[in-house]
Formats: sequence, structure tokens, C-alpha cells
Amino acid sequence: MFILVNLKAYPCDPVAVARAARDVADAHGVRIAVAPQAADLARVEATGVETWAQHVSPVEHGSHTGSTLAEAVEANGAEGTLINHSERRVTLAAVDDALAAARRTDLETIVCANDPEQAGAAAALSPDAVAVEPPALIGGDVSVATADPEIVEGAVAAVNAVDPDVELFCGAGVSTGDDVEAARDLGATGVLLASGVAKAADPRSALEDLVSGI
Ligand SMILES: O=C[C@H](O)COP(=O)(O)O
Repeated sequence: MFILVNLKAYPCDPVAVARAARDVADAHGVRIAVAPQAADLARVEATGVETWAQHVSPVEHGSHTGSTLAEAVEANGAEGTLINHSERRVTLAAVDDALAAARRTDLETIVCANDPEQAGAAAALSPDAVAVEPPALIGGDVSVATADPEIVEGAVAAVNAVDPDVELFCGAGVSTGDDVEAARDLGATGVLLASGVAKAADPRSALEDLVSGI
């Protein structure tokens, strides 16, 4: 199971979380990555943790003020990027262009989707993975695998029907090892989470708990 910790714009210490994620990943042989704010990519990458961008803009070099270029996030240590997160929605055309931007570099890609229908549509664009996240459960205390297991199973089926090479992750409310285990049992090969670590009083303990389910 891949665990991707999205720090969103939470007021946590990205370097402290990155060090904890690096240590827990190394100690348990689990793939854990951290997605900080774009401005924090380089110092998070310097910890040695696998580092991801939260977003890349669907543009190339040029007159695009305020953009987050795929080339720039890669140069600052990102190995992958989220696209179309529920809190950073873009049009279908922009998803396609952001994937093209990521492919100009070596960035891995996860396209987020609200439900199985969107997951299938996202899979048709051939990202490395699709992450299904019901918006109503994001930031909550109950994980998607517990609150709405059908949405995970439905997304697994939808993605597999379109392209079995695309992995299916799930997210929203994932915060414990039991949540990770439940996601895996439903067919997900990774989890996308944020508040369970970024808002935890002790992010290292939260990460230790998460890998206990693997
Ligand atoms: O990117 C992470 C997801 O939106 C899940 O957030 P959450 O773990 O706070 O529910």
C-alpha cells in the first residue's frame, strides 16, 4: 500500500512531518510520500522523504503568471503530483493538459475523482493512479472505506474496466491502520490522506498507526 500524506495548507511543520514519514517508511519498509505546499517542496525533499506536488498547472513555459510548472516542481524534488484534487478542481481538458505536463517530466500522477463514474473517466486519460474521494467525507473522522465501501469497490471496478494498469487509491477520513487495512481489503492499492497526520498532535505516532494496518 502506498500512503500519500497531503499537507494541504494546514499549519503544520512540513519538515517535521517529512522527517517522521521518512523514518516510519524506512523502519517499516512502506512507501510513504508527503505532498507539501509548492513553496516547501525543496526543504521537504531535502529530508529524504518521497516528495509529491499537490498540483501542477496545465501549461508549458511561457506567460502564465502564478502557475505551478511541472518542470519547476520536479526541479525542486517532486517525484509525483496530484491532479484535480477535490479542493483544486480543474476541467477535463485541464486534467488532460496537466497529465501532458507531468509526462514532459518524470512525475508520477494521481488524478482525483469524486465517485466511480469520474474515476472511470479519469482512468481513460491513463494516469498512474486514480484516487477516489467523496468530498463530503474529506476532513472527517470516518474513513471512506467504512462510511462508503461501495464507492471504493465501484471505483476499483470502474478503473479496472477502463485500464487495469491504472491503480486505484482512496481517500477521505483515513487516519488509522484499520482504515488502511479496510481500504486494501476493498481493492485499493494506496490511500490519500491529510488531516489524520497534518492535524495530529503527534504526526509520527499517527504515521506509525497507519502502517500498522499494512
Ligand atoms: O488529500 C487528502 C484528502 O483530501 C483526504 O483528506 P483527509 O484525510 O483530511 O480526509
